[in-house]
Amino acid sequence: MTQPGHPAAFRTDEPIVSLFEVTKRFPGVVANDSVSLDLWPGEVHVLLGENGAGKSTLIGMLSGIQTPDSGAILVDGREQVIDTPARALELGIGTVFQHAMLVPSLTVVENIALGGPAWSRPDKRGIAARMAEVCAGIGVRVDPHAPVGSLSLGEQQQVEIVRALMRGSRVLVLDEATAMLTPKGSEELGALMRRLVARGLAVVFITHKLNEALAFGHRISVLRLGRKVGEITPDRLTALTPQVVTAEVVRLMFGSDAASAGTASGPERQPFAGGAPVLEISGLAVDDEAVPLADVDLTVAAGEIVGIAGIDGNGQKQFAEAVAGQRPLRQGRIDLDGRPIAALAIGERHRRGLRYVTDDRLGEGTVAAFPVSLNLLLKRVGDDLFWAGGLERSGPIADHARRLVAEYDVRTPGVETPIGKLSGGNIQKALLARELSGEARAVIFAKPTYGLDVQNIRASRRRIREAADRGLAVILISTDLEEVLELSDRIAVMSQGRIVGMVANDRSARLRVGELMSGVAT
Ligand SMILES: Nc1ncnc2c1ncn2[C@@H]1O[C@H](COP(=O)(O)OP(=O)(O)OP(=O)(O)O)[C@@H](O)[C@H]1O
Repeated sequence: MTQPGHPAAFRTDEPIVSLFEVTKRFPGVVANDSVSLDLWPGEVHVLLGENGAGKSTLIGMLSGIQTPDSGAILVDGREQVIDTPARALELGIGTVFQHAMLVPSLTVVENIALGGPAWSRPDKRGIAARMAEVCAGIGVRVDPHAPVGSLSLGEQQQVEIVRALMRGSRVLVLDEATAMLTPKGSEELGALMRRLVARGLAVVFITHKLNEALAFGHRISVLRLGRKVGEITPDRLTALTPQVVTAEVVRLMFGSDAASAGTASGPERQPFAGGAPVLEISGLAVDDEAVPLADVDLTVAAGEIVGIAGIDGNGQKQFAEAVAGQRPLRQGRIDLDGRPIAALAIGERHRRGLRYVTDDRLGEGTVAAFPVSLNLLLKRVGDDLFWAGGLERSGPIADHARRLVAEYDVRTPGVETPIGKLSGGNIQKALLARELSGEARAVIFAKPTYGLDVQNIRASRRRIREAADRGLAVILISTDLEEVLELSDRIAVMSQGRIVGMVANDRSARLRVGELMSGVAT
């Protein structure tokens, strides 16, 4: 991929769209904190930032899905209220989401007609003709009569782009459009973006991949914890070498100066003193349509926390489920305390001390309609202590539940309350109680604080630390780099179903992990 020159021909004195000091809050978080951003004709404006940095919220405000709490959005220099997706389209702002929003059983033309303005409905031939015109103009070839389901993901995105253009979009927002594409598909989309801006459009391109940002972007803005922490202008982007730009972007995204608003708290972790290996995973491979795993090796010692950092959706979930016994392995070995467990069922792994705190608290983690008490025993159904002759022993089950509810501070009206009635924080406490109690030896936490409030985040992190301090081997999977840095002894980075690097959690860890996550270091 080559670095583009800036197509100055379309530069006017006015951006098509300007966001001015836009702020958007959700309960407990400022998702966008006074962000200003200009979208110029002729430019691919890349938005970079970790998971949770505020990118989706920002483009949600451009596309009419969210409205700002304060600040202004100007289109052609005039302030506008974009309160519905239809209004965004009227103003010439089209959005293509990561997952194509087309109906697979309908043809391309039928999809384009769907939900379009009145002119587009009855006249399929007219649409096909207009589509052919737009496609020719931007160098895209799509069969208008093909069922969308028969097209590749890249082709489906092209259809969405064509649809947006047919509706008069002058600004195209591409939300992680390359995330699901093959390298070739990404190249093609990049080339298409460049052709679009050469015709005077403005493109907003969200990606997690730095090489794409450099190859396709004319301007790069970096978001971090809701704030815009830097912008690399077209002049600088052309003047600087890719290495210098990369270093600057990584520093902006992950650097410690930019991280001063981070959530890290509590005392510095003492360097890990070393312990006997408890969980040993080697050559793990798992089939999966979205992200297959390959060659995953990981050893965790007693008392150690190994963080697994990475952009969401790079195989972390598949890994956790495979180790916990919820997915079959294609290949590989998992040993717990020196004994193989890969062939054992979930309940048996649990009994041997392997525990898994899922991020899907109300889905795979619990049964919402069951009482708290039974949820605390979900992986021990049939255990002699609590079942006799196939019947529940209600006394011991309730006693066990009361003890854990008190110990883990689960706020519930009673142990018979259906767990689905509790708040997210309390469901998480119940899950922690179930997985950390008894003879636990190794525990995998998947995004343990995701969606929790500040108090519950602290409580969960304290539990994780305590688990390691009492000698458990801990794997902490998190897309929140601050969390991984706060808690881990070593940090592995997962990308596309592989562990692409392992670093000690020392002073240089943040940047090193950032480089590995952005795909600029191996
Ligand atoms: N509807 C919502 N309700 C509550 N909080 C939200 C909502 N949408 C986003 N947030 C929070 O706002 C912050 C910014 O989230 P946002 O989705 O904009 O980030 P992002 O950069 O797009 O992340 P990702 O790369 O994971 O998509 C996060 O802390 C997120 O949890």
